[in-house]
Amino acid sequence: MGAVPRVLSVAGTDPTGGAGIQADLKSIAAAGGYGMAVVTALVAQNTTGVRAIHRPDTGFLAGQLNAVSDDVTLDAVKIGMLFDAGIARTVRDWLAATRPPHVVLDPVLVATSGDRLSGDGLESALAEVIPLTDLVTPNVAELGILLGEPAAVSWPELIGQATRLAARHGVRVLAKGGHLASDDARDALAGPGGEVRIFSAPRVDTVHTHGTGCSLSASLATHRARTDSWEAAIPRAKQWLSASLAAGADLDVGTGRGPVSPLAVLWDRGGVHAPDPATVRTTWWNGIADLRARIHDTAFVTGLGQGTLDPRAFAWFLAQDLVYLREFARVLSRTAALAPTPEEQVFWAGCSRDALVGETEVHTRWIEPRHRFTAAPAPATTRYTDHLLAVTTRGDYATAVAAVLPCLWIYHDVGHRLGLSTVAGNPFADWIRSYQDPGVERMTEQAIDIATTHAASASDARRTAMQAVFRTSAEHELAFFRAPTQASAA
Ligand SMILES: Nc1ncnc2c1ncn2[C@@H]1O[C@H](COP(=O)(O)OP(=O)(O)OP(=O)(O)O)[C@@H](O)[C@H]1O
Ligand SMILES: Cc1ncc(COP(=O)(O)O)c(N)n1
Repeated sequence: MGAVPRVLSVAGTDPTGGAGIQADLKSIAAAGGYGMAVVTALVAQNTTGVRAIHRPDTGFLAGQLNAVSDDVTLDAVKIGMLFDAGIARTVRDWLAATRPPHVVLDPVLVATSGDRLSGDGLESALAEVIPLTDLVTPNVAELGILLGEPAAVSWPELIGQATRLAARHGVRVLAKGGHLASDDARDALAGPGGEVRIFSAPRVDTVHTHGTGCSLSASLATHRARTDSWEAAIPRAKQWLSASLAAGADLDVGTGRGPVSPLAVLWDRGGVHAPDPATVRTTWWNGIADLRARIHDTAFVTGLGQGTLDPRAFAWFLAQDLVYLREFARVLSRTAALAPTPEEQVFWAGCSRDALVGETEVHTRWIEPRHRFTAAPAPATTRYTDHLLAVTTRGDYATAVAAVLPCLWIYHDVGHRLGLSTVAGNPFADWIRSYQDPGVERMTEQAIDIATTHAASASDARRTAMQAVFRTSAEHELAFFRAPTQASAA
């Protein structure tokens, strides 16, 4: 076999793309295989049910099968809907003549919608196909029908039936437990010698399961060609299926039981759904709406706006702010050192300078020089600066940028909101005005632009990490705004 397994699906169609060969081709691709498809029957169906089935003659089916196997070396085969005895026997004869490796049979009898997908004599003809396959994947109902027994209603019954079918035909049987009550998505693999192994994956709470069985069997065939055992292939296929079921919620296909999303895992990895910077901006800002509301409601911020803040709390805040700004300037210098471009390096270095020079100048109007930078850092100050130093020490520019952003953005926002509501004669008016400085606004906008541009082009995992760090910094902002009034009340 080459690097990419060549996997053939022999199955019926689903024009809405959720089941049958359409699902199989996507599932084979998602598992890293090259998919091919031979159509057994054309099904007029959608997510709500089956309307009609057109059965091409079996001579043409044999023609399709031979066209593939005469030309292409097959690494695995998945067999789905065989519809009736004539089709099943044509496939049986082709299997007997070509003996492809790793054949998975999904004995499709009924669709998720409850509609029958089998015609005359299929059940008995399937018994002739099964011995030519390696793995059969019946659901609870199909397993019962294949054995001529009532469907299992418990795990011990299902395992017993899987073991009996495996022994009867000398194949492996993966009895799918999707329709049995359990907290996980559990299937039982029974070998012809009576050995049983249980495989579990996360169960997804969803109604959108159209094509689950088809997708699993196609994925299994592909993974089997890429690994050395069914035991290795099954967990891979099941993990992927759980993720694809979960991602099915993002699809809006049909009004019935919608399809799983076989390629969602690849879209995530390839950044297909990466947001643009504007979307990141809105998402991050909305993601701290609760914290921003609490900041605006702190006794410190409302007291500043109304001019009623205890001057001792304000003095305490200024002293802590200076201590904070000195550390913040160090953090910004480290961020500058990590910047990938000279422009961004200069920007953060400028921010660092501003934090110490510009801001300190504002503070000097309120604090005598000998009291500047002398306060012992309060716990909220230390916790905030420790967090920022820790993030920048990791050496990752994108998370460093996300961590420093709330300080600029929230302060600017607080100043802006206070400016709108400040009462005449407010003793803190000068201070509030300093936050509405156009230079501060420009700097904030540029920092937002840098952070959201990096986030937009980052992987999902990295973007999530950036947002988490951004929120943690915003939590420290809240604690910092709460501290002055807590300290002066104590
Ligand atoms: N809600 C779920 N979350 C995760 N995995 C599931 C869920 N439901 C079923 N599965 C898994 O999907 C595969 C198909 O199982 P199921 O028993 O539903 O087969 P099926 O009846 O052939 O499929 P379908 O429901 O599409 O007709 C099994 O591996 C099963 O464990
Ligand atoms: C052509 C075809 N094959 C199989 C199924 C079963 O689908 P499901 O996986 O939802 O049971 C289907 N609906 N259509």
